[in-house]
Amino acid sequence: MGYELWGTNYETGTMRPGLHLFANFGGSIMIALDLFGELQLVGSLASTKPLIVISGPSGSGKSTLLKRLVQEHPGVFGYSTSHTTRSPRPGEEDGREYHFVTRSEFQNLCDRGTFLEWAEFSKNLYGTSINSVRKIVEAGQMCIMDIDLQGVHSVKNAAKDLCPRFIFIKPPSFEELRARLQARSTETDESLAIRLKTAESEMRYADENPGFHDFVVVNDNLEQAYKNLKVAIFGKAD
Ligand SMILES: Nc1ncnc2c1ncn2[C@@H]1O[C@H](COP(=O)(O)OP(=O)(O)OP(=O)(O)O)[C@@H](O)[C@H]1O
Repeated sequence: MGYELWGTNYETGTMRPGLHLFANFGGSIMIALDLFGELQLVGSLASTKPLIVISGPSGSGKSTLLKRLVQEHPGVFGYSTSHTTRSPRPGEEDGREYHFVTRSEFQNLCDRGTFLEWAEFSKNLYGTSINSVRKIVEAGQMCIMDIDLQGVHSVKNAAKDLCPRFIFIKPPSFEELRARLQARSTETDESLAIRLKTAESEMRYADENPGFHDFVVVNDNLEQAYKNLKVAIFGKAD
């Protein structure tokens, strides 16, 4: 079903010949050509692809699974460009890796409801703007967000029109999670303890709130977990 977007009224049939753009209620934009009083659909600028929201404890395997997914599906997924208050590193460009902003600019954007979700890490603020996600979805790509539980709550409240699909990556057990994080050798004793404490409460929240996530992918065997992730995203494993 279409509704008027620019200059013409499809419902009442008062269309002028020309190129027309319609938005449907699912969020896609269709291009229709009307030269002789007949409407013909000639293309779609964007289809309704779900916003993929991945969450899970640190060390559950989100990066491992997503890296493979993106590598094996070139062009299918788009990354949103986040805002951050951290300083650009050598080689980073404003608007490419991040939108670099000051703390007060970030606060202003936050107050204006610009962000779908935001968080503070190591004294720097990071946020995903609604527009950056919308751009990807409207270009016909799937946008993937890898965020923490607090971010998932924000997206649930703010992004219903982006058809978010919430996927929780769960480790097979807490002990295995600890072992994987230790083997990754990226953490100090202190940061490991913080990650494990947060992991415990995230896993408990998922257990106590069945249905909060649309899909729970247990990352025990990596191959099986990858297949299940593809089913959660595409509806099939191949
Ligand atoms: N199924 C698996 N079996 C064994 N090891 C795994 C499996 N999946 C991931 N790993 C390993 O576990 C470690 C943690 O995985 P990864 O870095 O992908 O987690 P993450 O959820 O992205 O963590 P973070 O949130 O801290 O970035 C990595 O060293 C990875 O190689």
